[in-house]
Amino acid sequence: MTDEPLQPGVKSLIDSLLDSPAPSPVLAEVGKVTEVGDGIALVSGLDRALADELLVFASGVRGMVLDLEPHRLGVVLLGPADQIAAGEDVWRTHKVISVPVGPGLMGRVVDATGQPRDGRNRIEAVADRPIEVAAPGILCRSPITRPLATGIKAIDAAVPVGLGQRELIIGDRQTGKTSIALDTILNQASSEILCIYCAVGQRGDSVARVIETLRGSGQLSRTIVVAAGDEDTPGLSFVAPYSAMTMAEYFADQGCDVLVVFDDLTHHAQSYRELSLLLRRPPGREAFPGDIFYVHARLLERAGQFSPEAGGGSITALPVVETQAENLSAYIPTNLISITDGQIYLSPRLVRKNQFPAVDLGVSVSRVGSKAQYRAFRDVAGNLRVTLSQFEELEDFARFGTRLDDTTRARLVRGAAVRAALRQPEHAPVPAVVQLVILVAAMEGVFDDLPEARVLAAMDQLRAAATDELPGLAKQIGQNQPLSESDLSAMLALAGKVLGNEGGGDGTDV
Ligand SMILES: Nc1ncnc2c1ncn2[C@@H]1O[C@H](COP(=O)(O)OP(=O)(O)OP(=O)(O)O)[C@@H](O)[C@H]1O
Repeated sequence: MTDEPLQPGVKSLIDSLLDSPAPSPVLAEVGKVTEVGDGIALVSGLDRALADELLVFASGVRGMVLDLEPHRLGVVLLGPADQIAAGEDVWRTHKVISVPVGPGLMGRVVDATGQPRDGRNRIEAVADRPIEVAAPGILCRSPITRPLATGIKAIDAAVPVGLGQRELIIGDRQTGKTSIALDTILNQASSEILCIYCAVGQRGDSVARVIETLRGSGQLSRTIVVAAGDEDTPGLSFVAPYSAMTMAEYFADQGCDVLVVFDDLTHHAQSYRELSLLLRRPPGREAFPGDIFYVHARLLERAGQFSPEAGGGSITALPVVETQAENLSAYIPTNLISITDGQIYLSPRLVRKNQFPAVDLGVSVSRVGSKAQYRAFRDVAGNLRVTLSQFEELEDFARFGTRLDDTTRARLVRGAAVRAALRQPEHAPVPAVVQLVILVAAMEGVFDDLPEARVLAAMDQLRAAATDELPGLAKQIGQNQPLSESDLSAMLALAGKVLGNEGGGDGTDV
């Protein structure tokens, strides 16, 4: 403790943090920086500081208390370390780190502390909320029964996601993980679901590309982008997912459905490892600290479908994790696989075959989503996985030039057609009714023996035709009704008609 007066800049910063005009005497609680590292500082003289408390350095940089040790605090810096010097004063704020929440954040790009990053005016917040809160208990939760439409055929049909679910997107680098998450956000344009995209440790250009895509589609106005890029301090990367979750919780408390994407938690774990090693915590497996599981579990436990008494809202979490050389059993991927309710695995093998989206249905699973899936999908795509896995097995076998009987050949043809039907360009989510027409056509053999280019062209045409010619069906699917025989034949007839036109034929039904 010292009697030196507070510097004016620091005083006003502390005042604004405390929202009170006059500094209280406790603010005189001041410590000294004993050591500064890359992204951390060690502070002495603040023995009464609390875990997660926000501290303010004389240079104006802020920090969060991570380690409480006798006579020494380990502080994570939320600003540049090069502005801090050993011996500098540090003040307590008596507040845990909080972010602004409220509808004013919609359409904005903010940093991990909720400050604008888009060059626009300050955020009109309803309140400030601490970024760390305990996850809601079991009595505040309800079963997951409503589907979250991703607009991606392979996912909606075979790995369905429900509102309130935590579904991991996992795969090697450049397998299309961000595209899957982004397409899911784009597909919410026609729904009431609010979206949050939290970029952790991503390159600036890839975050800019995501923002541009959201802006171009008009979906940015219903999305909050929380960006902690690779140029930010590891402290900001560590805090960003908790901030995004806190913003989501505000809307869920109002009864809204919120989708949060964490892109990606590999970088998040690496930032935490960096901070922990600098703070000289004992390293564990792969040099990660022992509590890395808890770091991710306490974040993802905050997602869920909440009971009507707790507001009735939901938070669906789509965390992304990167694997190396398809190693699903590495430390962070296995942790996240066990925390989440399923995973969408993107395979580099499929990427090499240019099969996008590269969802490997053999390894992907959704543990609760099938209960939320529309009945129509269950009726049509119930054996999609089996058809595809049998096909892939046979395809490998047929590569040896073996002579095949007619049944096997027919299976190969059908499998190839179904796989072609699951192809989809990025940023082009497909409505449920169009997905169903395509799947029915592929599973019933309408696309058999057609060249892939023709299937792709036919799928484009089906998009327009299905919306115009099957107007009642979309409503029926939305009401979770099963498909009748006449619905199925109408869908098949439409697919046949489109193929007839597309091939320049007479439009005869199949
Ligand atoms: N459905 C698709 N159709 C065609 N190309 C696609 C599709 N999805 C993704 N791609 C392409 O694959 C590449 C990787 O996509 P993306 O950046 O989404 O992958 P990622 O796994 O998130 O990458 P990173 O490892 O860099 O995070 C991009 O060039 C993208 O254009």
